[in-house]
Amino acid sequence: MHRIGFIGCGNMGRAMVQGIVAQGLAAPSDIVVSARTQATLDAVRESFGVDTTLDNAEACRASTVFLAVKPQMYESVIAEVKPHLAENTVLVSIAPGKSLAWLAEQSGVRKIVRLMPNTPAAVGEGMTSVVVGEACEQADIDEVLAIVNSFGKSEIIPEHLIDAASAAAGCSPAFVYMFIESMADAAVLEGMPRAQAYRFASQAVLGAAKMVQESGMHPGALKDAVCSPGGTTIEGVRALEQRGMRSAVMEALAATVAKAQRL
Ligand SMILES: NC(=O)C1=CN([C@@H]2O[C@H](COP(=O)(O)OP(=O)(O)OC[C@H]3O[C@@H](n4cnc5c(N)ncnc54)[C@H](O)[C@@H]3O)[C@@H](O)[C@H]2O)C=CC1
Ligand SMILES: O=C(O)[C@@H]1CCC=N1
Repeated sequence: MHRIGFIGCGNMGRAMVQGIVAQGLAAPSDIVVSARTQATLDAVRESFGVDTTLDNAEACRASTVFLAVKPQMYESVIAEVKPHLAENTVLVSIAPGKSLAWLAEQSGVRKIVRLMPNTPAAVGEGMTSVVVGEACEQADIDEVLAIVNSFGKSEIIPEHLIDAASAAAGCSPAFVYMFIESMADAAVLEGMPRAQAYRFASQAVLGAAKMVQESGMHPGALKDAVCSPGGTTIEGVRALEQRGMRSAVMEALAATVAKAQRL
């Protein structure tokens, strides 16, 4: 594995660095992270032992450079590092709304990859969509896939699907955390200690996700199998449908897509 650079190391950059280091894909000394504040860098160095710098140009001395700043910062950060990006660098964007064409025009870099990772990368259970720019060679693609597969699963997709992928996997962990939090609140309401309620709710979500992935059954059929006739679960299904659960979830994901298109 060649040297990997990260410009910015907030929630998502940190999750990826944590995943890469935990899986042993790259030695910490082969990862260089830049950020705006020394406090961020101190925390990253302390946690993962990687190289850190306040100079974004330093993070460009790598074969693969991740831009892990907010989309609103992309234009100014790319302009700043443009003179320091080598001819053969693979520039990796993780921002919604910034197209391959826009990134190429701003950076002058030929080899560009768009990713949409998610924060479960921190525990090796990420889901990353990968959009490969035309100029990338197979070795570049292999290197990026090795990185993202070190912290979870990935799929190469066409660029027009990236907002859908971002909604379904990039943003959705936030909604799942809200679901877990609200289920735990309900258990607390019934008297269960809070820490225990999080254990029950989160393991149920983990198990249900595995059932979808491993049983080969339709999610609706899996739901039906939980609803005993005249039982308790179907009462809960009715309550969720009365409150428009599926519509609420679809609207939430559609809102993320609409925002990505405005960025
Ligand atoms: N948080 C998430 O779950 C996901 C985030 N993303 C993308 O990741 C990118 C970063 O998002 P977050 O980590 O959530 O944001 P964040 O605000 O937690 O992190 C941003 C980082 O950029 C650094 N930064 C700001 N200005 C800088 C500059 N001029 N030079 C160098 N570093 C600078 C900050 O110090 C911070 O470490 C965004 O483009 C976001 O769309 C993508 C998928 C999931
Ligand atoms: O909220 C955001 O814009 C980023 C992109 C996907 C998840 N977090």
